[in-house]
Amino acid sequence: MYIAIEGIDTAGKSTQIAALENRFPDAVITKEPGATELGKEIRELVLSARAKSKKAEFLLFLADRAEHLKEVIEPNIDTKMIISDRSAISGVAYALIHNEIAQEELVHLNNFATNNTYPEKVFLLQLTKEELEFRLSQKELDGIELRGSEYLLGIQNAIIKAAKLLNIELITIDATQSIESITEEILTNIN
Ligand SMILES: Nc1ncnc2c1ncn2[C@@H]1O[C@H](COP(=O)(O)OP(=O)(O)O)[C@@H](O)[C@H]1O
Ligand SMILES: Cc1cn([C@H]2C[C@H](O)[C@@H](COP(=O)(O)OP(=O)(O)O)O2)c(=O)[nH]c1=O
Repeated sequence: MYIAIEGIDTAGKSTQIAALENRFPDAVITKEPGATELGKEIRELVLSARAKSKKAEFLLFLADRAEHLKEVIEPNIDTKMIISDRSAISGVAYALIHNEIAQEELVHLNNFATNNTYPEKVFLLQLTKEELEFRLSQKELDGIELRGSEYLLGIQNAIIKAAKLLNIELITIDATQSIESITEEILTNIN
């Protein structure tokens, strides 16, 4: 089974992935961007927010996704539980709000990069504005997080739209709950 955790920055994805890793010790734990050797270099490029072109940025994430498919997903999908921090849904959601690439192209290009292999289920950790602003105030921000809370809340809505466009089952979870309650809700939905 291939599942992914989605949510804007600080929603609690890494925290939940760590909890799930304890429950599924044999699972392949992975992430986008940056799970492969090539992906680590792409991740540094994109997180520095140096790309002036939104298309260039989108294509860098897609290159990371294609490498991730070949190196991590395809070798394990038939035999292992795969749990990924982010997925193609982030790819479409972050690009949707720039409105520079047509929706059908976003879907088509992701189908190309992934050979139409997508997570079976995706969990969206949904934050309120208040909780997002509190969590951002507690950390050192990277290039994308510096775009601010309104931008990130727009992305949160775009995640829901992206899942529909990609035809992926999205399960929305209230991310302001305790860490343990969220993990239990995810486990109930997996089983
Ligand atoms: N359910 C929760 N309640 C309160 N704080 C949380 C919760 N989950 C995560 N956090 C905290 O919020 C911050 C961001 O969590 P993290 O897992 O790194 O998010 P992400 O990977 O989505 O960016 C961390 O400081 C983490 O300890
Ligand atoms: C996978 C993906 C991520 N992103 C963005 C979302 C995040 O801001 C950043 C990836 O960082 P990430 O490692 O998820 O950051 P954090 O742990 O702080 O949540 O890249 C895209 O813009 N497009 C994509 O296709």
